Amino acid sequence: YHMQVSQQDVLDVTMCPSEHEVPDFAKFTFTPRKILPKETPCFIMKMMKDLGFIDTFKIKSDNLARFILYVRKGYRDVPYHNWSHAFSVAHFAYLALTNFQLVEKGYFTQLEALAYFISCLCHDIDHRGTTNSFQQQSNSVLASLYSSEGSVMERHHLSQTICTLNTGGCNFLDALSKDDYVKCLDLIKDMILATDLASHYKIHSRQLAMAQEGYNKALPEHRYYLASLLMTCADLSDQTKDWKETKKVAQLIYAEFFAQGDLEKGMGRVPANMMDREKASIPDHQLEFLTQCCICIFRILATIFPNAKILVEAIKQNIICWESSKRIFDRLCIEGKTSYEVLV
Ligand SMILES: COc1ccc(Cl)c(-c2nnc3c(C)nc4ccc(C(=O)NCC(C)C)cc4n23)c1
Ligand SMILES: [Mg+2]
Ligand SMILES: [Zn+2]
Repeated sequence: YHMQVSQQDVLDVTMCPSEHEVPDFAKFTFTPRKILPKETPCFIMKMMKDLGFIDTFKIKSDNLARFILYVRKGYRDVPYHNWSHAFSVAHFAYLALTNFQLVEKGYFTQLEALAYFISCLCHDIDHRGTTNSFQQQSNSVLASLYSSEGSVMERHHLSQTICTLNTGGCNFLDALSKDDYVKCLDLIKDMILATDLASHYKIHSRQLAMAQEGYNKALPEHRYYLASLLMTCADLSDQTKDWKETKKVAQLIYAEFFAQGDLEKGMGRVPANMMDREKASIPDHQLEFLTQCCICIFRILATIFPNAKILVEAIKQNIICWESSKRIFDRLCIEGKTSYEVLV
């Protein structure tokens, strides 16, 4: 189907505040969610220009603009897995590429860098705000399509990405050689599928081993583990920002989780505690997620890239904040308030 691009869309792509209006845009402390939604398409173009993609891959602006607008339209209006999540994940890719000098230092080729940035932007297209296990349980169309291979949602995000590239006037990669085009789509497939947290857990120990024995650019599996790690870090990058931001994002995530729990209850199923607004303890669950999952991933990143240490420090700060909010939460629970009211 052909979604139309409106006049307002075209304006959105051309209206970029200039450099000095957005200081610190290229710093890890910058919070991309503060960029106005209507300015985000233009910032994507700016980041891709800064990263040298436009020149290296002879990208035509109108094709790129149309692609970005279609990708934005491809995201749904759900609390967390929406366009502003996609934009913030793509912004982290920009930060990683520039601050770790991934291409300059040979960790990524320019093509891998392009695939990384585009995969981040597209990695959750058409997300419905429900988990892979919910797809199985609800016998969704996506489960019937992809459940035999696993990573149901991620396979759908990948297919939506390819479809958008094949939509008339959106293929900004059409100047690539045949080999580069095939290689790029292959990289996008690996990178988007790597955003399934379940897949991350399967390779986490090998990523840790890779970091400890020393990253070897010549090893294809090291390159794959690094690309996967960088995808997961980008997907979780909200957790490396200040407490105000982290707390706001947690509310969005639990709004999605609790909505899924309500759906599951409506289907006569018992939702997991973290999806059940009556049972969830947000601070406890977040402390578990940050200490057992998030901080481990960013520690591996910091082993390979020393200047990623500030990201680990930021997560430590957020852990401290969750611990203090847990104390308040526990006291309020004694007074009979639910977790949700506490967070709000
Ligand atoms: C990298 O891929 C994803 C995919 C989806 C999500 Cl929501 C996230 C994500 N991004 N930020 C967070 C935060 C702050 N807490 C989380 C707590 C639990 C879970 C989770 O998925 N637990 C497994 C269960 C659903 C089977 C995910 C969380 N998360 C990352
Ligand atoms: Mg995802
Ligand atoms: Zn995501």
